[in-house]
Amino acid sequence: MSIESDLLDKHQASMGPPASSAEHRPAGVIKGATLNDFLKFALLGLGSGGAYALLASGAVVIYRGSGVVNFAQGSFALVGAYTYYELHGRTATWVAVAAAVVLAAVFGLATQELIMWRMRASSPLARIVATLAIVVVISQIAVLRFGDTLRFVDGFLPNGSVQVNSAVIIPAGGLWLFGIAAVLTVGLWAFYRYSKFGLATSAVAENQEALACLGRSPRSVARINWTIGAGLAGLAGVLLVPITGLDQAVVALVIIPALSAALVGGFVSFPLTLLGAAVIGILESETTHWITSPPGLNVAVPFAVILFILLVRGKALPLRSFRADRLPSVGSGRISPTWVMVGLVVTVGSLYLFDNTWSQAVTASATAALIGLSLVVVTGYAGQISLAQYAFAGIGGFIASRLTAAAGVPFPWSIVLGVLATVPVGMIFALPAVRARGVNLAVATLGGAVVIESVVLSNTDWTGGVQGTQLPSRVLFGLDVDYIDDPPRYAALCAVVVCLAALVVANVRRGQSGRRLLAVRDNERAAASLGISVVGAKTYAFGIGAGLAALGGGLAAFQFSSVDFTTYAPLTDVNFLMYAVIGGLAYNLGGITAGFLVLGGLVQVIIGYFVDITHTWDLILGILLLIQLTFTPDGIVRHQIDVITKVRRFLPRRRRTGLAPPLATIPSYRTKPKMLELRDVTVRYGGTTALDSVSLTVRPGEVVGLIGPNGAGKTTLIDAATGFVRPAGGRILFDGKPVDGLSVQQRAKLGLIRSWQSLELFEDMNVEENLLTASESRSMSVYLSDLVRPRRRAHTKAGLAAIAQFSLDDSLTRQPTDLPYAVRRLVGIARSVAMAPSVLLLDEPAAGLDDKSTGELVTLIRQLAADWGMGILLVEHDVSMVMRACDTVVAIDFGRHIVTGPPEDVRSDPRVIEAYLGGHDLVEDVGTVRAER
Ligand SMILES: Nc1ncnc2c1ncn2[C@@H]1O[C@H](COP(=O)(O)OP(=O)(O)OP(=O)(O)O)[C@@H](O)[C@H]1O
Repeated sequence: MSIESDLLDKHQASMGPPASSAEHRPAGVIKGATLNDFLKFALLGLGSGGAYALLASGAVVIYRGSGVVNFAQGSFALVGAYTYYELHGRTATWVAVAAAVVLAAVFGLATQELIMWRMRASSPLARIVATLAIVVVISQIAVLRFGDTLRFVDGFLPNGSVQVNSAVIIPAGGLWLFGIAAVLTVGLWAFYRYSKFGLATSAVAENQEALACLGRSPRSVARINWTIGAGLAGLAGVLLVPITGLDQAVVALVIIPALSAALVGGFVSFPLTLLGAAVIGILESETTHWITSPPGLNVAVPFAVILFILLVRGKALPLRSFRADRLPSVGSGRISPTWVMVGLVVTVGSLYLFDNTWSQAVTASATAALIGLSLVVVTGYAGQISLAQYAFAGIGGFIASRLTAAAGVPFPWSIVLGVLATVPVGMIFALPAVRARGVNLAVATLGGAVVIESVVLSNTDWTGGVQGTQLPSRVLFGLDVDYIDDPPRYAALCAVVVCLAALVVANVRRGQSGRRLLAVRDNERAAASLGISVVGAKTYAFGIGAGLAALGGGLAAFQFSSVDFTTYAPLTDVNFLMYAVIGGLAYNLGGITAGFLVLGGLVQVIIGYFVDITHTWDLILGILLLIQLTFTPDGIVRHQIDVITKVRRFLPRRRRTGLAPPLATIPSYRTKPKMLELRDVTVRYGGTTALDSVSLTVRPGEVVGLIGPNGAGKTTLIDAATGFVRPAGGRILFDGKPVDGLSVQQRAKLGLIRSWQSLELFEDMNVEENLLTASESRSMSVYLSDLVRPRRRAHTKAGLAAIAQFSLDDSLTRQPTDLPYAVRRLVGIARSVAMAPSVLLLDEPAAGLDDKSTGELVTLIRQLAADWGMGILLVEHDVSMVMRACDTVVAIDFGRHIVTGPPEDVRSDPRVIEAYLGGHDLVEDVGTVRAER
């Protein structure tokens, strides 16, 4: 069923018939369209636009006050709508409306106090999942209390119609709704701009200490904003359901257009949010009327808006200020073949011991486990929040079953083809991921899932009519594996497929591809600076994820002789993320556990032998998830691993060592000699000129220091040289050739590598994996070969030399977070050195180091230049270090070049002294000169 088309159909039904009925026009053709028709449907769309605006403004309020993107706004609207529905007619209308708003607001307040406040240190992913769990909980309570049927609700806005011109008359209700939204938007805008509380809300995002000066705590600010935001959602629910009818699935999913509108306003601006909501409402209305084939295409409107916004506003790489989310901890991908065999034998054996209910549970769990594993790859390993995996399963099942039913392709080849055809669909979903991350991506993928489910899977013209797609008997290599004939046999087949898929996922994790995915998940900028294609890694993850989900969908479809794809309801995507998070999102076993947890899966069936909780299953899981998120956000598998690790401490163990052999002497390594030249490079950020026509040369074997006070433009120069910012003018030559047009990755592959002021280590990998990630080849073929057999990990010659040079042998198997700060700094530089750069740009490598460590670093830098032949650009505030380490020093200030010369000359140059200390003698301050300007 198409949620939004359903919404608009009812909207239009309640507001009078359209001038020319869509049914009488040939499919997909605009005929006899007049300007008046366009005007009429635009005005009709304003009604739903108004409701979206109210919901979206509530979401903006909550985001501004607490930084949480609330997917449960639609559910709060549901609370308001049901309250109004219960009270309307029994009490005065205004009391019903007020009660609806207040109850929704109470839900918002409770969400903040009981859940979000406890999760304030959790990752945005965990917080998104919490709001999704609230969606599940509220929807399930609504189903238990009110059932699943559509209810009609009387409105209270004035009836009647408005004559727009001589040809256009429209019902007044929608215009009233939009008017209310517009007035509230102005009110919200003024309140948050001019009131003390509005100021405090803005301060929460900027600076929590400043907030204390305003006499407010972040908690009280968040509390009030959650209350206001949820109250607005409650009001939206009350105003919306007289138009749409009251159906929990429809109302909960209004969140997609609402969040799309909030995205238009950047989750900050109320007027832009209103504008976005109006545009979405209008476009939906026009699409519903003018484009009739395929039906339900109006749901694509919010998705198109999201894509457009992400395309225009998104960034291929995050900005310098972007802090990557801390995502759930990751499994090692190690698998014990013995345990896999034992698990498989026990599962298959059990199929022949118990009745068919058990076989059905194993089949349901196995097919769902494949979707769980797909989430492990996409969200667990690659860090891309996807709410479309269940939709991919639907597409896989759809293609496979249609190939069999319509083209006679036999089982299992139809499933194989279904998987292969879904992989590119998944890769297309990586497009928003290329320019969006975190919560924006979650909104985009859920929007995409709704489009797949509404436009393709609910289209009976394509899915075999109301009967669904009829499938012949299943035979595999001459063996009857038809579920109807022999349920245990089909279940056993599914279990074997899950084991194979789990091996593939484990291979990915242990292989080069897994390290690339984790690098991208941990830090896109650092990954790109090492030459890893961020786009390639994301596309790969979405492709593999879609393939795994399609495999699950295909096997689920072929379980029965008739397939109905309307079961692929968008909210089930949310349930799947919930199961996977409970299991452990980045653990192979977590993905499989997700399969056990589905409704009709093993866990529910086992419990069902004792007590029937079928109807409350998802509600119970939703509540359990909320509890889990506030205590163990990494899932139950992580919890079990922790317990096993504790037990193992008491058992004798082999000490794990790194791959690098102990090296008595440092192996010599010479990098390819290349020269970096910046000629008159200018960089502007809007109105700020960060670099103004600066020139500089770094020759092979030379250490060039770049000094300047805070904000002088030093990091910007490194960003420009390595491709993180595009200069407004000038040239950048590497090895005599211009590299201005090359991407970060391309420059890195040529040997132009940087290190980071803030380290940017891949915290989910140990030191050895950090170094391997840097030095491994960038070949694309490993993406395929790793699926079958991950390549043996081996350090390159440069990698081994870097380990020895930085004395990291003993730290290889340790996590970066376990290391002392000075060693972490060395790992950051060694990682860049392992790539054997011709020119290395070091951004404040001595920041935070004591004198002794700084001295050692100077020696290392000199050795890299002398022994490795590297050209080095050293950006550093510690002037004494620069003087000791560099052959040449370049000083800049306010983005402008001051002087270039030998260290002693630059140190005593009056212009440099003036820039640093306003005339104070720099020579006297040879210690750490940290100029504060
Ligand atoms: N993304 C950005 N948008 C707007 N302005 C920016 C951005 N990045 C840097 N700037 C501005 O550009 C100027 C140069 O900044 P940059 O960080 O390159 O200086 P720096 O010399 O590295 O400073 P520091 O020593 O403090 O790291 C500063 O005025 C800074 O505020």
